[in-house]
Amino acid sequence: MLAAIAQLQSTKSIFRNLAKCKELIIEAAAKGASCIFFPEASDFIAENVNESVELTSTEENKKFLQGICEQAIRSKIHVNICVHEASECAGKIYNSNIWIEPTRGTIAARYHKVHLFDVDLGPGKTFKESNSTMPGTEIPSPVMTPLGKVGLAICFDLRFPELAQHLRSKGADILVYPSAFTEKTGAAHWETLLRARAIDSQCFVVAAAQHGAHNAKRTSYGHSMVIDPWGTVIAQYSDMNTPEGLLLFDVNLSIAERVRRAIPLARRNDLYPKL
Ligand SMILES: O=C(O)CNC(=O)[C@H](CS)NC(=O)CCC(=O)C(=O)O
Repeated sequence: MLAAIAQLQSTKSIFRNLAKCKELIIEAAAKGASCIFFPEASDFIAENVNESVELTSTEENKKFLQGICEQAIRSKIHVNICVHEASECAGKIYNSNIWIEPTRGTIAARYHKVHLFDVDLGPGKTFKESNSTMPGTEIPSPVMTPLGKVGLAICFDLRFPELAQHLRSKGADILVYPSAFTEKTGAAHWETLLRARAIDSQCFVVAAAQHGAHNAKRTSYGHSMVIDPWGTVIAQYSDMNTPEGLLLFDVNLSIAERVRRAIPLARRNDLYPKL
């Protein structure tokens, strides 16, 4: 089954980002993909926490998701995309990963990032996502798609193998980690973490990434990639001159079956806390 992974360089212009996403949806559908995967924060990347919260409540931001749903219907393609959404808590937002099905443009699954990126990477490189964002409190079951069952996660979640194990135990064939990794942590950890999650969950891993400078303060590592359940990188975005674009890849679930049969990873449920 053919699918597309999109790399973006989102800015704070929701209007620009929507136009780019629509263009890539049209291109993916024209190339025969059944699904397209976008990175974290496809709707916008703001300059600071306050701006993220402000932009989330704008009318333009509601139109972003609507616009993507309409394009999914028009292009007859499943869309996996990440947006900022209002939460029940005043002044705080959710970092959401959404699966849109193309028949009616409805949302088939929605996940709120559960692990927030609160880190100190040195001067000018501290992140406190929890200042603006509420952590999700649920892990939805993997969603049935033309490619297989997809488990939804986001970016920093990649560092928590238990989430991948949990999604696998619920039947996931494919794990998605739409991301906006920092340049420093990306260079050190990105590919290793993605391949480790594919190998230890025996799932495909699809990781669409933000790339390049989003504003004066924020630059992302890029390197969108897809890994098969054996740990082989089957697609990798490496065109540094064109930060935004598509890669096509094929999902063949028989690889997962073969790997799981060859190397059974039976969890010692008698020794570890229940998943
Ligand atoms: O800010 C937004 O609008 C969207 N959110 C993000 O980009 C988040 C929080 S700042 N980034 C990460 O989780 C990077 C993780 C990472 O780089 C690592 O784990 O090393």
